[in-house]
Amino acid sequence: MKLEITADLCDGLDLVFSALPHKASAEACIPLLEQNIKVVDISADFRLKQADVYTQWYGVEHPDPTYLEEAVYGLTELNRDAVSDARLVANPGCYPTSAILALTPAVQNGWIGGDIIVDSKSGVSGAGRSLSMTTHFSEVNENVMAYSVNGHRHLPEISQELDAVADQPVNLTFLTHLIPMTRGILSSCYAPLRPDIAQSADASERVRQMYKDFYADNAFVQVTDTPPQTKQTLGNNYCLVHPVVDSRTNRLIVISCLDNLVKGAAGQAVQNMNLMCGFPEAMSLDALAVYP
Ligand SMILES: NC(=O)C1=CN([C@@H]2O[C@H](COP(=O)(O)OP(=O)(O)OC[C@H]3O[C@@H](n4cnc5c(N)ncnc54)[C@H](OP(=O)(O)O)[C@@H]3O)[C@@H](O)[C@H]2O)C=CC1
Ligand SMILES: CC(=O)N[C@@H](CCC(=O)OP(=O)(O)O)C(=O)O
Repeated sequence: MKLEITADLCDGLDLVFSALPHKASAEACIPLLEQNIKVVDISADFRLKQADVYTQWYGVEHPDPTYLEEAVYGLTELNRDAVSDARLVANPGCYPTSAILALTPAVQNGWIGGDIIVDSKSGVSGAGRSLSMTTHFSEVNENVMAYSVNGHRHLPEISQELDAVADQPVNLTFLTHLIPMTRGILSSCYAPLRPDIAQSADASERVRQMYKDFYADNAFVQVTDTPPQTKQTLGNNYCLVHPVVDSRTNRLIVISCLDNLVKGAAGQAVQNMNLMCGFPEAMSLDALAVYP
């Protein structure tokens, strides 16, 4: 059933979260924006800055591209000030949150360049509740599969954000896998590292310290000393990031993980709402992981 946004629905609203499918979400958000109601959109409708790129990857015309420029990409840690002032926040995709948080410190510092590979694994809830042959229990259980091998729709989103940080186009390969797990994303990222850094004494320690400094004031991004596991983020709003140097190949490896439904979606949406409404950023987001 199509959701009609009528004036009486909007009375007294400060902010609306939209978690509708792509296109339906923009169609629902635009009447709210026209009434100056703040919106956090959890779909992909306002994440890409260029309408033609949106059409290329989502296969539909954008309902109103004039909002694309205004929308703030809601990766809170990287865009905190802009989110605080925003009327429209495009909440990032679950895969892009894990990849962009893993790579931004090294890209921004100019420490990595050349071919970047992001290899991600997701639990099944990332696909939503609709049934398909690939998300049916008997298909997913005891199975691992790569999908969207010719290009996942989150690739332009990750590229857009890393290009902006690098101030030039990055060369990105992004590959997704479905694994027999309910929640969670684990991304393994690989990139050529500047040889002087890769060959320096205690290279991993040096890179890890740079990451720790970068995220020092960001409670929800933790730079870990050992490779993180999805269970450590189950049900919480953390993204765990572990950079390590392979000095043999002069390559940076960054492992990151998060809960696709929390830091990858609803948790980050609440984090953004807190800023947009002037609340403490971590309000209601202090849950610990359900562990083990
Ligand atoms: N799952 C994840 O990990 C993440 C999801 N997202 C995005 O968040 C949004 C929601 O995802 P998710 O909850 O997983 O998806 P689901 O498919 O599980 O849920 C979508 C919901 O939207 C409803 N719906 C569909 N079309 C319309 C419409 N035209 N008007 C009103 N309601 C409609 C559906 O109703 P009904 O059940 O009746 O069909 C359903 O309740 C999507 O845009 C998704 O891409 C973002 C980040 C991560
Ligand atoms: C496992 C799985 O199918 N994952 C989804 C991505 C998760 C998601 O919902 O992406 P948005 O944030 O862009 O909506 C997919 O690959 O399409």
